[in-house]
Amino acid sequence: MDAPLITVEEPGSFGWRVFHERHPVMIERLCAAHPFGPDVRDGLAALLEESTRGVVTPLDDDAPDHDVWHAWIADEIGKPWSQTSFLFAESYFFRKLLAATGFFSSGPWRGVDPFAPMKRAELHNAATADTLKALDALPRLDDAERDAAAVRAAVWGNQADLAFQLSTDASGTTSGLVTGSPEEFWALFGEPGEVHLVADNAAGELAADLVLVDRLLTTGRAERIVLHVKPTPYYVSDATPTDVLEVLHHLTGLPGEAGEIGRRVQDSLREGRIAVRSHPFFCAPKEYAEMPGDLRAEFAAASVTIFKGDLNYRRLVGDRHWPATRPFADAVAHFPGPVAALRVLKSEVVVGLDADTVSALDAEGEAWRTRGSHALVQTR
Ligand SMILES: O=P(O)(O)OC[C@@]1(O)O[C@H](CO)[C@@H](O)[C@@H]1O
Repeated sequence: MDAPLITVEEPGSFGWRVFHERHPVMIERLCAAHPFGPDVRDGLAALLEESTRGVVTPLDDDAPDHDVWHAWIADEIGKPWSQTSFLFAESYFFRKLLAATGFFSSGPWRGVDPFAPMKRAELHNAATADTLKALDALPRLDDAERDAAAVRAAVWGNQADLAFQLSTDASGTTSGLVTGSPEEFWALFGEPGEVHLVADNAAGELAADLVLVDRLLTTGRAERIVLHVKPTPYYVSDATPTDVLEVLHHLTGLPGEAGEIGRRVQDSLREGRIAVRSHPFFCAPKEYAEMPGDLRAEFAAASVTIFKGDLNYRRLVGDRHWPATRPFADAVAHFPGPVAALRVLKSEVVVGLDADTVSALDAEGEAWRTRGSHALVQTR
């Protein structure tokens, strides 16, 4: 089955608005957050111009990931950005943005995560503090309630996405799950094995993911966890290995259950029961159907792989205008093992819904797909 790719071409479409409305705001905020000199500011302005009105040009840095990126983008060079897919355009935009800030150059900005101030502010803000304090209720819940709470925290933790917050008025509303349930999620786990979690955002979402990781380990559903994060800063708030340490440091300094969970996760890292990995493909402008053999072999050996968030979902099911009723199992037929998606809906693509749900949602207009007010749990 095939469907048209989601693109950034149509003025007013979601992808078009990301490039024409969200990215200028993001660049303004980056320039306000850092004392970038004229060279960096000019480079960022040129990137905005190129990505909204120009053609795709090659990378002009000599970063360690240059060659792998070159292979990923070779077929797109010379095309107008507006005629590339949304997935390609957005991913390549972030790779070029990182180079433009001097992340790969010799100079003061080398290795500096330009999004770090935003991620740090989110980790320490009042909403995150409230969420982490609410974990104190967990020990009073019975096992089933605690299972459900861990899944709900991981799903709705995906609302904490700083790229998304640049242009939304969703303000934390949660209308509910459009499909799936915590029970469906837990039914995927049989004999304890190696569980892989492909993380999304840092800060609050990553803290919630560690609550789920802790639940997987303490209930014996997982013998070991592999936590996959991005090798370099990406999509504003996506988690990198540094962010894992920042979140862990924050959790272990807190009183109550958040601190207990943080210390258990820290011990598991020391004992090798949790491994953190950052495969280059996690920043690729490609769908997971095209993943390289080494990553495919890892997922094939996992007892379950959990994909967090909107971008991972786009890459998992294919970023296309699928009928929303296309079965999830068909969309992930390429994936080599049991899989779960936990996602807040923040972009146009969705599959696996029943026809009545789609009609009821469509009756409110199209915004349910992108507003961040609905979520899903899907498994196969
Ligand atoms: O993967 P995440 O963090 O859940 O969401 C990423 C996101 O904010 O970025 C894209 C638009 O910029 C959309 O796919 C989505 O809304």
